[in-house]
Amino acid sequence: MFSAGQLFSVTLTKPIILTDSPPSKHLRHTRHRQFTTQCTNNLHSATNPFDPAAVAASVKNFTFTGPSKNRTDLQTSCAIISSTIIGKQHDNENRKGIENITVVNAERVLDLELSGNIRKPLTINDMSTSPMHGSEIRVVYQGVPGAYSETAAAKAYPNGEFIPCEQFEQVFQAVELWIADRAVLPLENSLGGSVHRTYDLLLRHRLHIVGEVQLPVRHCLLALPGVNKQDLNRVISHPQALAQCELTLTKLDLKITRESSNSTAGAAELISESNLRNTAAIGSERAAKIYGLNVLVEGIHDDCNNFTRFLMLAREPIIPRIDQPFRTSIVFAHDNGTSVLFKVLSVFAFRNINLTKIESRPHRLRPITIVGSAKRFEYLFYVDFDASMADVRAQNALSDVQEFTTFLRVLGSYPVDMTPLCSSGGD
Ligand SMILES: O=C(O)C(=O)C[C@]1(C(=O)O)C=C[C@@H](O)C=C1
Repeated sequence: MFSAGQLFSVTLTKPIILTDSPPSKHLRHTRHRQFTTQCTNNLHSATNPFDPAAVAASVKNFTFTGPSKNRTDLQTSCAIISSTIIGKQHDNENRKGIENITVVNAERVLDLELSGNIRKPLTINDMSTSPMHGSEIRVVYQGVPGAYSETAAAKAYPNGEFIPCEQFEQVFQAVELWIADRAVLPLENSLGGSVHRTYDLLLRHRLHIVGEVQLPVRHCLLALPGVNKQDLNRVISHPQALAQCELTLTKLDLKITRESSNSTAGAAELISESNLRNTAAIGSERAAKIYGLNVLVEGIHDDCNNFTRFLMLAREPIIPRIDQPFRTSIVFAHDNGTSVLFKVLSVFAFRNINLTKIESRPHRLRPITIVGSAKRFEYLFYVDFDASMADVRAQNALSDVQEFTTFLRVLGSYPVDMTPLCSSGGD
């Protein structure tokens, strides 16, 4: 059984060997200086999307000057940071090899983590409280200004400073390297389903889920001023946005090919930057304003209940509470004993704990087990349930889950987003 002080003890029962220690004060300051110099020149990264004056200023600057060179610098700097880290992880893998790793038990998890593929969560011992640099919280998101992720970040942290990042992996690394204090990433959409990249990276990195935001997503068809629907032969957007508008696009009966891009706003930016008169983007009204595009068709998502659930990640977990609705996210693996999955799920049912999501992902370290001449696929199971880790029922349930599984990690226990359905817009 868990006590309040052991809330995240599932993976923390063993002594922790740090693979990377907290950055020195000097290094932290250097990283912040490099990054902020680039960010302050990048109007968009510091724009609060909920502040009309700031948005207007950024729209004006962006529309007439095109994308700032500093954004490229900033992304290059993100990429350099990533390649250094990935290089380091590969070194670790090569040195240690992954062939010895059989299971992912809380007892043996350190072996796995040292392989560089699944990292243990950061703990209070790893670093002191953030942010270190002043009052404003720096929030990193994947995409460019005008992306829904940026709106989600602003909903979660209205006074934050928002940092765009090209790749998902860089978003995690920006927080781990103290360049940002929080990361905001999409996890699932009510029409398009799960964002698998986020699930996979949650386990490979050491951050904790500290919150969630559910954002209504209103997609529009965007094109350059003067362009009509008949001029189009291509539509570009994030694959999730294309999936969420699939039926409507077909119904519109346009002679267009569909192509994916890194983000909805990135697609709008490309059209604006390259003056693409035969191409439309799927994105928000806000992205249209930022990149000087017209809204050709409004509300092209296939169902009006189009919501994306975003996670907020931090270096440290928050203290779970029981005086407000909390959700807990876990991931586990088992060695395929008889009805293990059923047993694991029933520990929640017996305690009247509502499961809200279950997702399985390939077990990348042991994708297949050979049983005789048959191949059995191996999975990691991600489960969300409606209870706080401060709730004794949840602690007992996880105690039982541990009995049946070979690996268990609590990804976070965090407040449920209770904002009324109509109170915030994704554009
Ligand atoms: O491209 C964007 O604007 C994003 O913020 C990414 C993203 C996603 O990955 O799901 C976020 C919300 C929408 O569901 C569509 C795209």
